[in-house]
Amino acid sequence: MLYQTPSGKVPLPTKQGHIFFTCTDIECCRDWRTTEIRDPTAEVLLSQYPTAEMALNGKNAVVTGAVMGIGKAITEILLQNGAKVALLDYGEDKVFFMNCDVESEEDIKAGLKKAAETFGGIDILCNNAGILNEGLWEKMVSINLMGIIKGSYLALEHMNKLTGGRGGVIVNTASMAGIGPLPSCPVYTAVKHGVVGFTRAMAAASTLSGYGIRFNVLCPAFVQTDLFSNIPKKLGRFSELCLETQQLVEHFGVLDVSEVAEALLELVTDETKNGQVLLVLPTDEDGKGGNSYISFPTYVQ
Ligand SMILES: NC(=O)c1ccc[n+]([C@@H]2O[C@H](COP(=O)([O-])OP(=O)(O)OC[C@H]3O[C@@H](n4cnc5c(N)ncnc54)[C@H](O)[C@@H]3O)[C@@H](O)[C@H]2O)c1
Ligand SMILES: CCCCC[C@H](O)/C=C/C=C\C=C\C=C\[C@@H](O)[C@@H](O)CCCC(=O)O
Repeated sequence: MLYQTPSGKVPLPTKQGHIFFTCTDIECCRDWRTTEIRDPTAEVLLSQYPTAEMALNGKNAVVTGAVMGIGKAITEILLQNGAKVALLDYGEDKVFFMNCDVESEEDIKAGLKKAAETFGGIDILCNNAGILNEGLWEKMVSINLMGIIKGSYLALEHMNKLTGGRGGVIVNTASMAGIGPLPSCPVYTAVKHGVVGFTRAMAAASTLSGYGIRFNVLCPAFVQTDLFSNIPKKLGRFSELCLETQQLVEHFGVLDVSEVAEALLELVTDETKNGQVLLVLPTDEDGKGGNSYISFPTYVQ
């Protein structure tokens, strides 16, 4: 189905994506499906289509580590864009909807089951829960990597088109430390590199097997959250590298959780994105930094 404009035919977005229109008045593009586009003179980037604010209407999401920080912001932006959201987190005093410790396969299974039963299926999973503590590195591996593997595998039972699911998207939260080493956090670096590799492999498996599920990974730099507080107490045997870490923070700057949530939304709504690694950096006053998709060497010709 094509929409006729004075400047030529524009394919209707069967997939969410950016559409370039030439029109004289952004208002005329507000709802292009019913508004006649008049005399084209300006290039308007219509990021997503006019109903983008409800781009996730009818979609059901599950977010782990949703009670605070990045997960809370992810939950908010998914709700703002029309999705229903199940919040999975742990800790008696922090439970909103479902108490779920991502170290427990039973907890994740119960949380996904409740979400699927409550909403009628799962379309979006954000494996976001994570901790930073080099002094408790085994726990970091268990939560930050194994929790994401468990969440992804258990979500397949609900989302995989090969087993009756309707497909969807899984976004795993890694970190910039999943792309480059944080000298003061070697195990955190290792697990975040693991999340990046796991997610890229799952994206390839999904494409080859036909799961109908997109897998993407979010790699924020430093973000102002609870995890980012009291860093000196979280470096374990590497606490002598606190100054070097602070220098990295000053080098890259600190993101607001809303910036990370906006990046997440792109990975969720853009159906062309599968196997993508999105680095999220603050944009400095010169416009440097911002978000970029990381490319990796390919060896199969
Ligand atoms: N803050 C940063 O600088 C930064 C940067 C890049 C990536 N990240 C990643 O973002 C994710 C969210 O971190 P944040 O900065 O929002 O931290 P945060 O501490 O503010 O929030 C983490 C949330 O995860 C929950 N959680 C922790 N362990 C859990 C478990 N076992 N089961 C269920 N929930 C659990 C916590 O209760 C909390 O609600 C983490 O994976 C973290 O590694 C953080
Ligand atoms: C101690 C705080 C940990 C916060 C964890 C959170 O996930 C944030 C990580 C943010 C940034 C990681 C940066 C890693 C940088 C490395 O690649 C380093 O080698 C970069 C060298 C500096 C440069 O100019 O490239």
